[in-house]
Amino acid sequence: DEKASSVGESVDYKITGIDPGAGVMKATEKVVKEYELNDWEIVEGSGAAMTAALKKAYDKEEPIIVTGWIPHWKFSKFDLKFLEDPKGVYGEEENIHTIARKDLKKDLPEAYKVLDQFNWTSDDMGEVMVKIEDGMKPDKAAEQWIKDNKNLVQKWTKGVKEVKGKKVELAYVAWASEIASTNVLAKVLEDLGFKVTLNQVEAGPMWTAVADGSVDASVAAWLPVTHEDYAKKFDGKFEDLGANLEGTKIGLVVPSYMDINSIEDLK
Ligand SMILES: C[SH](C)CC(=O)O
Repeated sequence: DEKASSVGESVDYKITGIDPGAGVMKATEKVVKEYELNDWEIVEGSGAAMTAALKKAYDKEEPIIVTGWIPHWKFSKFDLKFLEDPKGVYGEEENIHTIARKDLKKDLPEAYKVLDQFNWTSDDMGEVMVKIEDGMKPDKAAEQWIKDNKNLVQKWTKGVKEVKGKKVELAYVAWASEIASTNVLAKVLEDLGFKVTLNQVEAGPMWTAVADGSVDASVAAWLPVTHEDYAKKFDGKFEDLGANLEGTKIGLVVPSYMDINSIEDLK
């Protein structure tokens, strides 16, 4: 209709996406099909490129539609809204899980226990994300947060004895949320004596690395829906240690100054 085509023209019929392997990108492909957004294009990029484009448009109060998710610092920096998804393509609220290679518990029981006990809230993660967005190096932001949240961190390390020179490798994707969580876990493990290596990869290679045992774990598994394809593909080849953060959401996000409220308004 009139309004839809003016919105479409205002953003050149483009949805500003992130890395192609992300679950939100696959879900957005389904959205384009199910809502028959035939003239629309999902632009691939990265988490950082998406937030840079969002900031540029927002500062000039220009229209933009991005693939977005909670938790993310963008909701504290900008006044944003999710477009309603009446067909429920993006699914309901879900969680971020910790996944580990099959033999981790046997090989590195101390690291396994910390990963299994790791659990925090969107607010906790948000504190780290905002420090990083405001310019702190991720490892320094993690260090600061750990200093300020000793009680919570002690729950993660409860019953875990210190180690000498053991190595642990974590894989993650360069999403602001996972940069925060992975750097916090790395610091907690280093404080226990581990030598930690962080592997920043795309979502597919992250799941593959845990499943083939080339890394020990990841705290970046969005389940049950967002990473459903990966969990199915590697079923039986990884251990799901459960949610480390509850109450996430993915979808199409726009600045509140845009006069649209539903994905239906794009058709
Ligand atoms: C981009 S969200 C952090 C996760 C995902 O969409 O795969």
